[in-house]
Amino acid sequence: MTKNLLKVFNEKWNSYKHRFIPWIAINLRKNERTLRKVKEGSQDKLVPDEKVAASLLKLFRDLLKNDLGRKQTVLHMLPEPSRNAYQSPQSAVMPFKKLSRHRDPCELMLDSLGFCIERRPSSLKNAGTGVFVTMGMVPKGAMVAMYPGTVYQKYEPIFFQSLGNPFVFRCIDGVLIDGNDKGISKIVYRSCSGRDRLGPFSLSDSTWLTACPENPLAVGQYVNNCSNEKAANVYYQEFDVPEKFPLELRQYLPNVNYGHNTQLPLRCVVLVALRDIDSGEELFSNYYTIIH
Ligand SMILES: C[S@@+](CC[C@H](N)C(=O)[O-])C[C@H]1O[C@@H](n2cnc3c(N)ncnc32)[C@H](O)[C@@H]1O
Repeated sequence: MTKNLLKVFNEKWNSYKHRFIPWIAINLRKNERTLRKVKEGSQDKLVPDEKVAASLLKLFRDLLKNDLGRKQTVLHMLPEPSRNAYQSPQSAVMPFKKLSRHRDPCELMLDSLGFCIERRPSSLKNAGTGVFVTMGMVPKGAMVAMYPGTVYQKYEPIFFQSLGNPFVFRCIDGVLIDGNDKGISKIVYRSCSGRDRLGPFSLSDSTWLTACPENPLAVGQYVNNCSNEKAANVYYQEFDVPEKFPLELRQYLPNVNYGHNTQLPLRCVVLVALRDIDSGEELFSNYYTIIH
């Protein structure tokens, strides 16, 4: 009898794939209506990877063009056709200083993607910081944010980093992403990011660990959970960076592998809009996913 009960409990627990580890145990019963269910073996993707890649490439190219003054060393290492894609004939001969026109990333994001997101105090009581659309409008199906952090494969050690850490995100396939911008998590990210370079090319962005991320999408770890009153307006989708992703744009990717010799593509997680989201609205995701 006890054995049977244990078996049933085990099966139920194993089929339950929560997105955030410490959050579930306390809040599951309060929030049954906000569970998201996906079919076994499904990749849980509502928009194709090509669409995600196209938005990332557009924003990252605009970010690089906006920062030519500081990125000259990297640009000079590129083959001429790639270099020309970022600079106009005049900018190629302009003095270094005159190129640094550096626009505000939020303003640039508005021009590039049609909206801007920022961290603000949440509209929910006692929910800390949240993420808001502060300008423009996010159309349904658009990528609206990225979940930054260190990527751990299932077999890699994360015990100390995960203690009391509400930012450990679990992908559908069990890969974990630690998006905490403080303490040991921050040290680990910085160290892995500094390690993984290709000559002058940085392969990941560390500025999401500060108050002013260079890539303004990289605040997805601050998106709060939906509730019975506030329905989810975004959902998480895994995105593996394709091999052909341009080397010079990888510096804006806010993820890095914990293991240094992994042959696997870099795992990113993006948040995609479930409906049109207007300026002034807070983003809410769903922390619970049941695989059935
Ligand atoms: C991934 S973090 C989100 C960012 C968090 N709001 C912050 O300021 O650090 C998850 C934590 O946010 C809080 N949180 C998320 N959704 C919430 C909600 N609907 N109501 C209350 N607190 C929430 C919980 O403390 C949870 O452990």
